[in-house]
Amino acid sequence: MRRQGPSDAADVRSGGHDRFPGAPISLNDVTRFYRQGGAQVPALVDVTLDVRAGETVAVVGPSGSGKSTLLHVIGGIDRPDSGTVMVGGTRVEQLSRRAAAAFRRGVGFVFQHYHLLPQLSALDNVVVPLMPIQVRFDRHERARELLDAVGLGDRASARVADLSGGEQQRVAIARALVARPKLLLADEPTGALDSRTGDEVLDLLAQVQADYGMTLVLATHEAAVAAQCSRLISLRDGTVVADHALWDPQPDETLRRATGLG
Ligand SMILES: Nc1ncnc2c1ncn2[C@@H]1O[C@H](COP(=O)(O)OP(=O)(O)OP(=O)(O)O)[C@@H](O)[C@H]1O
Repeated sequence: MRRQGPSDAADVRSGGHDRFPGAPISLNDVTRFYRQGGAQVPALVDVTLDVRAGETVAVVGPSGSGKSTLLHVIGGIDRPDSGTVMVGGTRVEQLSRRAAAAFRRGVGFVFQHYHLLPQLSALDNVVVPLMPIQVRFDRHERARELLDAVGLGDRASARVADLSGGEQQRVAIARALVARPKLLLADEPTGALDSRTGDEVLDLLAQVQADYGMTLVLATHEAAVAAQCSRLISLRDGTVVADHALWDPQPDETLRRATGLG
């Protein structure tokens, strides 16, 4: 991702982390239907695509075009009706329920509405994904490092319910990184934020992606958000209608022409 400029967040590597090797993604003929009343609604139809390790991909398209479903299928939250989903050598769609849960622990998820536990502290929210697993490091120490990295070191003990939206999304990003994921999936990560706070969160995502090197797939309605990624995939009615590298020096204009996004 592009880094927009100086950020007030500390360098994510300041805690002594290694880079995470990004996971490649390969989808082949992926189809997912949902039942709505008596009808079958196609959310994804014959989607075939490959994402290289460490690539940053924006998934754009109108509401209902399948962006979230695509992220859910890649992240093992949802299972396709047909087709194959390979992430970093794992056949995701074939995993048992238990194996899928273990797989998901190795994926970082960032959602539009944060999905934090509001009554817990910022620190405890970041620690939560590590609770079910045995680790050989201090969970709270790692969580503190990550809160420092997202610029919230001084709010670690604050209740999430008392934090602003931008701060909550920073906590969510720290939580997404705590298991050192090879893949970060961000679904409208700035969609609930005002534009200035959204820019800061986007810059933070760019920073952590650059510092850690994981693969990033980001769903968005906003051209300016998509323009931060190195590749743009456009969905319409569950199918890929455009897929290209963003290399133009004026990507916003390119995006507007290519996708009609404002
Ligand atoms: N759990 C579900 N049950 C029934 N239908 C669903 C479900 N999830 C998604 N759909 C349908 O699948 C289609 C794709 O939805 P999806 O949420 O993936 O699109 P989207 O591009 O992410 O939309 P938005 O931008 O509004 O979030 C839509 O027609 C939606 O109504």
